[in-house]
Amino acid sequence: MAPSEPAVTLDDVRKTYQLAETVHALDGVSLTLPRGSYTAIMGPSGSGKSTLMNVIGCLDTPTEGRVVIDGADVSTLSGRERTRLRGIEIGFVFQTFNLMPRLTALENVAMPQLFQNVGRTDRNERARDLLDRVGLADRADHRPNELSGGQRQRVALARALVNDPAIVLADEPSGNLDTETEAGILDLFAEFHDAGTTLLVVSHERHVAERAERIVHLLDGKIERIEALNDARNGSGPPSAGPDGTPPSTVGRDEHGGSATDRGTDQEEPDRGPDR
Ligand SMILES: Nc1ncnc2c1ncn2[C@@H]1O[C@H](COP(=O)(O)OP(=O)(O)OP(=O)(O)O)[C@@H](O)[C@H]1O
Repeated sequence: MAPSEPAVTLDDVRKTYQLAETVHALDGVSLTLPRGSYTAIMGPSGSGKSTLMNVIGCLDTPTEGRVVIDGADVSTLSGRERTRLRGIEIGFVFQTFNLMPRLTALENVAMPQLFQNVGRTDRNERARDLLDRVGLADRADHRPNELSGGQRQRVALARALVNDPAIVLADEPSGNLDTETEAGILDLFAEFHDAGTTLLVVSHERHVAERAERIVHLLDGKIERIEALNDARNGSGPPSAGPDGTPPSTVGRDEHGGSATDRGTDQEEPDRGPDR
């Protein structure tokens, strides 16, 4: 990724569903995610949060507008290039987890590294480290149906992070978790943020969103407002958002080399999480 390029740029993105009536899931969203920035998305049910994540994660294509990732207009990429981009740059934590039901927690977490030509010993070592960091070292040999909802969520998170992706998209990453586990997950995000990862986290929980540098509030498929938060990590005062909501605290971060992770729904047998 070129150092000057934002990680993600959305330019007047629209996603329309033509049913009995027209649904504008995204209705002209323009947003920039500077490299290394930490952004939360909030908004009522149906406001377009998941659609926005899916469009950025190359799992869905906009009806209109441009999505630019790593300097590349996603619409101009072939399916193969898009899969590669998703594999190299993006770690996606889905609401539905999408774990492979026949694989153990360790195998699920280790799997994305197969696409990176990482040797078996290193794969397992890295996967064990991530499982340990999400508090599941003692569940490595369990299959998804032998884990609780919150544990499955943590396996999915470990898998999304295992290849150290440049961009992490997390849809309600702490929705099922107890307070202590949630705090651990949010600390892990903070660690990745400190290391230069670009984070985009959807949450209904204000205290989760407040760990970010700014909150993008969605309403009816539009950005209602962008709320800049005080970034205590760099000791600056409350940053004021630029016209595109760019937080000044993220300018000048080092380049972050991302790598492969979650392959998305098209290559997996989803293990559905509980409905929210
Ligand atoms: N495949 C689809 N076909 C038709 N309408 C859809 C489809 N997917 C989403 N929508 C509609 O688009 C709008 C935005 O949906 P989206 O899932 O992005 O909302 P959300 O903010 O993530 O909601 P929640 O917080 O409940 O998960 C909703 O009105 C939804 O009904």
